[in-house]
Amino acid sequence: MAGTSVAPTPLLKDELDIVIPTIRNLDFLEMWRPFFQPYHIIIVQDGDPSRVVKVPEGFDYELYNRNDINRILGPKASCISFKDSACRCFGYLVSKKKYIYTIDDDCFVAKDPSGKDINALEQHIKNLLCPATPFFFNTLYDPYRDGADFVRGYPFSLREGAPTAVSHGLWLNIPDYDAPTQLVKPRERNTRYVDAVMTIPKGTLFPMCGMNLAFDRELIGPAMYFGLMGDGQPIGRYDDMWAGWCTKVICDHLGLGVKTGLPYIWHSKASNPFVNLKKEYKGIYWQEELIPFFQSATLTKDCTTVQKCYIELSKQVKAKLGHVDEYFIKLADAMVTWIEAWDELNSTSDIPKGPAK
Ligand SMILES: O=c1ccn([C@@H]2O[C@H](COP(=O)(O)OP(=O)(O)O[C@H]3O[C@@H](CO)[C@H](O)[C@H]3O)[C@@H](O)[C@H]2O)c(=O)[nH]1
Ligand SMILES: [Mn+2]
Repeated sequence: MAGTSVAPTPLLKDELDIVIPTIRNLDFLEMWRPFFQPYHIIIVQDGDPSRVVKVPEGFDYELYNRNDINRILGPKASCISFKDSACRCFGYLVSKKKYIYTIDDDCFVAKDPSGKDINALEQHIKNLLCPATPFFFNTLYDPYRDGADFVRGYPFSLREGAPTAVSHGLWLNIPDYDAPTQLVKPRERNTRYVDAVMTIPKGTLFPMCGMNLAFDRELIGPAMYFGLMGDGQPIGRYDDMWAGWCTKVICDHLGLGVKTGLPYIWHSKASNPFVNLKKEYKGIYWQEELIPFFQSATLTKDCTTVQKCYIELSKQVKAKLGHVDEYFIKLADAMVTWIEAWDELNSTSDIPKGPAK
C-alpha cells in the first residue's frame, strides 16, 4: 500500500543469539527491548536451579539451569562452572547460530555524547561484518568505517583485511577493574566515550571482558571456553580473561581479527571488591606466569581448525603451567572436555533442548 513504511529487518535477526548469565532477574531487558526483542535469547541461570527467573513478556528465549546443563552434558557438565559468570559459555555450546552476543544483567543502554541511545548490538554486528586489520596498524583506526580509510603508507596488499572473529565492547560508569584497583578507587567512574573501534594487532594479548562481547561462533566459538571458575575452584573472575588469551593466540594463528572499542554499554553494579579479591587474588599473581606462556605459545601448521588449536593449547597448558598450580592440570583436562562437548552438541541436531519458556 503506498506510503506505508515497513520496518527494516534487524541485521542477523535469525543468525545471532544473545547469551545472558544470571543470578539476578532479567528486568534489565526492558531497557534493551527496542534492540533485543527481535533476537533469540539464551539465558543461563546460575546458582539454585529451583529459583524461578522471570523473563519480561515478549522475548523469544530458552532458559537453562544447572539441572538442564547436567541433563544435556552428563559427565561433561563438569567443565561448565557453577556460581560464576563463566557458566555463560554453556549458551555458546547449545546455540545453533553463527553469531553470539553476550551481556551481563547489570548492563544497560548507554547514551553517546549526543545523548542518543546506543544500540550496542547493532554496533557489534557492524564490527563483526566488516574486516579487521591485525597485520598492520591503521592510525586512523577502523579504515572500513564511513568517513575513514587506510592512511598513506598502508600496504595495498593488506587492505582486504582479515575476517573479524571477536568484537569487544566497553563500558561507561562502572569500569571492569580488578579488585585491588576497585578498592583503591571506589568512586572512579568511566565517563570517557572514545569514538573508535580498533583491531588488536597480531601478537598482542588483551584482557577480554565478557560483559559486552560478541563473536563469530563459526569462526572462533570452540575457543570461547570460560574455564573452571567459581564453586569448588581456587579462582574466579578470570573466566573471560582465560577465554580471551586462548582466543587471541588462536585468532593470530588462523589469521582472524579481534576488535575492541565501540559499542559502550552502561555498567550499573559494582560487584563487591572484597568478594572479588577473594575470587581473583590467585589470578593476580598467576597471570604473571600465564601471560608469558600465552605470549610464547606456538601452534603448528597442522592446527588448521579451532578445535585442533585448542586441544594443542590444552596440551601446552598441562605441560607448561602444571608447575604453577595443579589447577592448570585440571583446567587442561576441562579444555579437552569442552571440545568434546562442543563437537558432540554441534555435530547432530537432535540434542535435547532446555525448556523453551
Ligand atoms: O556467580 C555468579 C555471578 C554472576 N553471574 C552473572 O554474571 C554476570 C556478571 O556478574 P556481576 O555483574 O555480578 O559481576 P561483575 O564483576 O560486574 O562482572 C564482570 O567481571 C567478570 C567476572 O568474571 C565478568 O565476566 C564481568 O562481566 C551477571 O549477569 C550475573 O548475573 C552469574 O551467572 N553467576
Ligand atoms: Mn557487573
